Amino acid sequence: MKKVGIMGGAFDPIHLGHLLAAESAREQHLLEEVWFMPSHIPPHKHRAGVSGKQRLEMVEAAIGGHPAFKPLGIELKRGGVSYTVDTIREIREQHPDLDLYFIIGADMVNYLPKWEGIEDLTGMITFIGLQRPGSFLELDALPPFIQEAVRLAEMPLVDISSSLIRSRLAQGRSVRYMVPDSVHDYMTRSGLYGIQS
Ligand SMILES: Nc1ncnc2c1ncn2[C@@H]1O[C@H](COP(=O)(O)OP(=O)(O)OP(=O)(O)O)[C@@H](O)[C@H]1O
Ligand SMILES: O=C(O)c1ccc[n+]([C@@H]2O[C@H](COP(=O)([O-])O)[C@@H](O)[C@H]2O)c1
Repeated sequence: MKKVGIMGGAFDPIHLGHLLAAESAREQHLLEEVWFMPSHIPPHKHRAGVSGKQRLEMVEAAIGGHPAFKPLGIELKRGGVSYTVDTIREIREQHPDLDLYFIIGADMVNYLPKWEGIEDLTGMITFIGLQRPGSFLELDALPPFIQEAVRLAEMPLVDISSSLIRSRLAQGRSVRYMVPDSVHDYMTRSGLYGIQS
């Protein structure tokens, strides 16, 4: 079965932490493709400030050069709150032949017990968890049925978040090299987050 990773997120904006997490998971778990999927309304945090179309276009700009990375607009198309369990059901209906992996940082691994329909989700996908500064990934603290559904991948720790980028731009500070140049160009062209070039 073809192994496909899904990297879900608000991507408000996409940054090097997301890209390195996806690439590390792809390499270490032999994923044939990784699909980058911006959420419409994230289940548990602020509504994205930038439109879904622009967040998807930044994703496309970021992953354009990678042969295994693809954008996926399924949650933006569906609208509403983007519960992963609904999305995975939809993807499995369209592609029953795929072995699906969902890539998440430590903050999200620790939050898994609170995900909508987590019992069903653990039966449909495998999670790939990565450490992230500020959140310690502790598998032992999770219920056994979730632990069994999580594999780990390693990456050089990257202390970058979308909120850090938004807050630096709001203060007129540089975010060069925290996002790919293509995303920096997109934000500058579209005047996002109050960026000054
Ligand atoms: N620096 C990072 N290292 C590892 N994983 C990350 C990193 N940044 C984000 N992720 C993971 O990527 C996924 C999507 O994250 P998201 O788009 O919400 O970005 P974020 O940087 O956490 O955003 P915000 O700062 O707005 O909360 C989540 O699973 C998150 O844990
Ligand atoms: O379905 C849920 O209950 C759920 C709860 C928290 C996060 N998620 C998904 O996990 C991914 C990363 O979440 P976030 O909030 O860090 O962007 C994104 O695809 C979210 O839709 C999903």
